[in-house]
Amino acid sequence: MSLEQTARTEMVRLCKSLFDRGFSVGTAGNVSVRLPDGMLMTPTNVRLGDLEAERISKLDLHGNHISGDKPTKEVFLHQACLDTLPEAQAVVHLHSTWATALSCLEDTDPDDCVPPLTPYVVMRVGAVKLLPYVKPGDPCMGQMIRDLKGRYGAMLLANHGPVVTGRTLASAVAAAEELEETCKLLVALRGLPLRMLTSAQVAELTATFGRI
Ligand SMILES: O=C(O)[C@@H](O)C(=O)COP(=O)(O)O
Ligand SMILES: [Zn+2]
Repeated sequence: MSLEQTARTEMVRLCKSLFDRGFSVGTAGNVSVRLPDGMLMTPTNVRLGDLEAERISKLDLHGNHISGDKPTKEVFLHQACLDTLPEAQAVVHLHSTWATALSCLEDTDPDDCVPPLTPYVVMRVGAVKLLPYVKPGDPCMGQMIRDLKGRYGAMLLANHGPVVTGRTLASAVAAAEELEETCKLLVALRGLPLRMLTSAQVAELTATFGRI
């Protein structure tokens, strides 16, 4: 099977897995995968559980739509992530409940909106940037992500939901799942005195594992 065909098959499988387990409902969310000659993106207004491999949108390296159904309205967001994070091969955007809940809270630190609560969120997700609200599909979001210059592999879009990148689609999906569970803990524990990992503990994890 060609690399592109394998990527299409993997997108169908993992998007269905996210949908079947409730990480995406309705037609919320979108996913992209880097190819040597462009990008695959989920079509707009499609349920992640209903993707068809041959209808997945293909864009060239400049972001022009070249085949498949009309791409997600978040083309600019996906392209900006892939352009500024050369090691990222895939991007997952969801409206998963707890990460979206955290994205609506007033008093989160925009530069570290998912603090290091557990080792696995440090290893899988790393620091998370909160980006200001713009309407879905606004090209401004692409520019805001470009302005981060690749410093964050994961972001929360205020009042909207998470965006997570990964070295493979499977690792981007695993990171999106870990982020969701951590946001659930953070919301559940809100108001209680919290013990976060120290910066020395975070540094030890980063030195030992990097971002897996
Ligand atoms: O929130 C939105 O409208 C988009 O970010 C989204 O999640 C689904 O849009 P499409 O991928 O264009 O269906
Ligand atoms: Zn969205």
